[in-house]
Amino acid sequence: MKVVKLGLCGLGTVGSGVVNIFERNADLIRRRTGKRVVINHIGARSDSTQCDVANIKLSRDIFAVANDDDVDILIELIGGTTVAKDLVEAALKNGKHVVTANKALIAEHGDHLFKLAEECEVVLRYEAAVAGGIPIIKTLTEGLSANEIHSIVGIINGTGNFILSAMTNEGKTFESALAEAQRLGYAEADPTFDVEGIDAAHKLQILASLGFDKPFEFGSVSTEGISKITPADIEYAKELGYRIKHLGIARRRHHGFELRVHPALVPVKHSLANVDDALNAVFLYGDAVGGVLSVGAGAGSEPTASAVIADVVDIVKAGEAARVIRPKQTKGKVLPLEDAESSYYIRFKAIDKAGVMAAITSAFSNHGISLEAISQKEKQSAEDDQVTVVLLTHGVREWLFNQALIDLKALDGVVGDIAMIRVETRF
Ligand SMILES: NC(=O)C1=CN([C@@H]2O[C@H](COP(=O)(O)OP(=O)(O)OC[C@H]3O[C@@H](n4cnc5c(N)ncnc54)[C@H](O)[C@@H]3O)[C@@H](O)[C@H]2O)C=CC1
Ligand SMILES: N[C@@H](CC=O)C(=O)O
Ligand code: NA
Repeated sequence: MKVVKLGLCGLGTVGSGVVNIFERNADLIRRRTGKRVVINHIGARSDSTQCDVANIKLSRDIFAVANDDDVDILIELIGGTTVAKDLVEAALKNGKHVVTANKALIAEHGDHLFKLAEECEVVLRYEAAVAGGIPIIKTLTEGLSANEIHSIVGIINGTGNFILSAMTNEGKTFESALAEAQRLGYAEADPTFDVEGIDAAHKLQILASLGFDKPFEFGSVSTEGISKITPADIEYAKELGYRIKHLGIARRRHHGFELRVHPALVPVKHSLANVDDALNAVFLYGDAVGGVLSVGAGAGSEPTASAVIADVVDIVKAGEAARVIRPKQTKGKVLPLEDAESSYYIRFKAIDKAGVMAAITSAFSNHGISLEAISQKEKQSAEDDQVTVVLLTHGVREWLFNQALIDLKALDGVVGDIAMIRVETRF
């Protein structure tokens, strides 16, 4: 029986999960692949307290792994887009298959790396890069391969979902929930990627490229994070029958594609509204199958390592016949955000005097926008001359909504900033 030798670079949250699963499920993996698969060489800056690597060759220089003739498949789990890119390139050029969980790397340099892998006649796989342990890339590219994909809507950042869930269900502060997500190993090395939506944008770009078979470029996703969501918004959304979720939305329209990541009010009865903690969920709509919802752990050590090892198993089983999964068609046109249609939630302060509410509603009706709900919240004190106003529009194109927003801001009775969150009801 041939032995397949793995090189593992990066021994952090996901890397130690890979070691632990291999230790525990070695026999099962051997049965399923028909081969003995062993971690032969690890590249890590420091030892891990999360796994036992006593019997494995260890190098402080990760490039020693990429240059090791005794490594067939290199697993890249160091993160980032600089050294990781050099490492993956070196491994591919040395004839090694590569498995990575690095969405930033695939989103920024996927096109180049896929081509390089094909030139080098090796395989590059990245199931763990999107929605952690959920086999979403396999679902999209294999299970739904007969379908024209119409839309992809999902919760694709575990840290963001963990924070919003903790704020919604436990009244935790943003800061304490983020600290907990970091402690649990969900957050990126730089958590700005999670809370400002960059990580979700990387993942949506990958999913949309595969789902629509278009190599969308890095930066083509309109991106907004969750850092401006307040406990008040969460509460007001609840009162209106919604939960706030951070969504990635990719939609095929007849003249192009919508690609956007932002917080959204989701009706409380919709399945996505009830996906909590670090779980991810992706709702795919295909012309033949209809809707398919996949839910599971989107982050964390072993859930992510589960997807990494699934890629390894595929490569071991198929060898050279395993293909590089990548979009093959020409580039797709990304529509501007202003072209999208949605309902909108807004919150702002207004002077509490006669005529102000009428002027507010006129700012919308003048543009033909009807309101689903408008309410004045309790004042902080009787002396306060300002009230908080919360308003929900019916569906409208974003460019038209923006016109109404300009008129609203210009009103004498409206004070300070206006918080806006889109309302998503189409899945
Ligand atoms: N943590 C999670 O839940 C998930 C993480 N990912 C991705 O997996 C990758 C790894 O993530 P984590 O394990 O969470 O990160 P981590 O920060 O826990 O682990 C990365 C490890 O790589 C090491 N490292 C970085 N540069 C190195 C270098 N030049 N030489 C040697 N060692 C180096 C670090 O010291 C650290 O131990 C990232 O690309 C991340 O985006 C993907 C899905 C889920
Ligand atoms: N930081 C990411 C990790 C998985 O991709 C997340 O929170 O989703
Ligand atoms: Na996945």
